[in-house]
Amino acid sequence: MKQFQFTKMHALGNNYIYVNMFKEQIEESKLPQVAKEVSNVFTGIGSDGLILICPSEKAPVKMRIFNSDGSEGKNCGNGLRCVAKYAFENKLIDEKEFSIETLSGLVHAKLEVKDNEVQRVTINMGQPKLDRGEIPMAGTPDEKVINEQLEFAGETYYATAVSMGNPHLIFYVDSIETAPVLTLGPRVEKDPLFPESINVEFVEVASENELHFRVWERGSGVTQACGTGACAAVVSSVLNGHTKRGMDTTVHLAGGDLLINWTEEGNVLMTGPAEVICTGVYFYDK
Ligand SMILES: N[C@H](CCC[C@H](N)C(=O)O)C(=O)O
Repeated sequence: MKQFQFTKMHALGNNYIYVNMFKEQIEESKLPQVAKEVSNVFTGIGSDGLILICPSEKAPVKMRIFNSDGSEGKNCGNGLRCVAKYAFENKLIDEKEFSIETLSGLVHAKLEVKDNEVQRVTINMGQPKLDRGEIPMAGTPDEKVINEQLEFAGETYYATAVSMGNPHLIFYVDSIETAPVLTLGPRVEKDPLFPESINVEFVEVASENELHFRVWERGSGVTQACGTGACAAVVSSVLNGHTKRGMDTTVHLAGGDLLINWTEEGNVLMTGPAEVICTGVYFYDK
């Protein structure tokens, strides 16, 4: 039987099992299975997935994220805020501004610290990608998908595709309460249009700087919040003329609010909380 120390953290209810790979070892080939097992609320710990905090040659730390179905994601906004908090509070770094490596490149974290505790984190998530070839999505590679007519399960919808290093498809709804998260979400997630599958977001525009938001995540299903999804929703809303570039936009997710700004310079800034729930030891390979 093997074991590792873990820290369970959440950001607006989007919760993951975090493992400090500076100290722990988990066999690479076992990671998808371990991610599935720890995520299981009945036989594991219960979470939206597994996040590894790893050494890096390009930054003080590297983040790897695995969804609850064992698939490896390429970015995780809520995860990045928790990784930044963990790294500072566990003395992997003693700066309040630093880079974090992800599978989609480097991002930059800025911590708000009080009494040596991280209260809030701003992540510069970099520039969104909009071409079909970058999402990735079938069709002409350098074509953008903004309020495009698409067909899913025999029905016609209008949607916008944005990559924040991971793929997102955004639908606008009149009322977030009745958004078809559980019906349309899974249908779109695995549609052959998306060679790497896709995260699916539903947005109700409240004002020119306020959105309501729900998500069906690739590989995890419904989560309380999705940081990269909220960033993608703000980029999509600017492109569709609902919100303004360079303006702080409040995104109301099921688990709470994020402040997102797609700046004039082109980067997307995401600000929000990160919390520690508990620590423990997980036993596997029983
Ligand atoms: N919850 C995460 C997104 C996970 C993305 C993952 N579902 C994938 O892209 O496969 C966030 O806060 O950005």
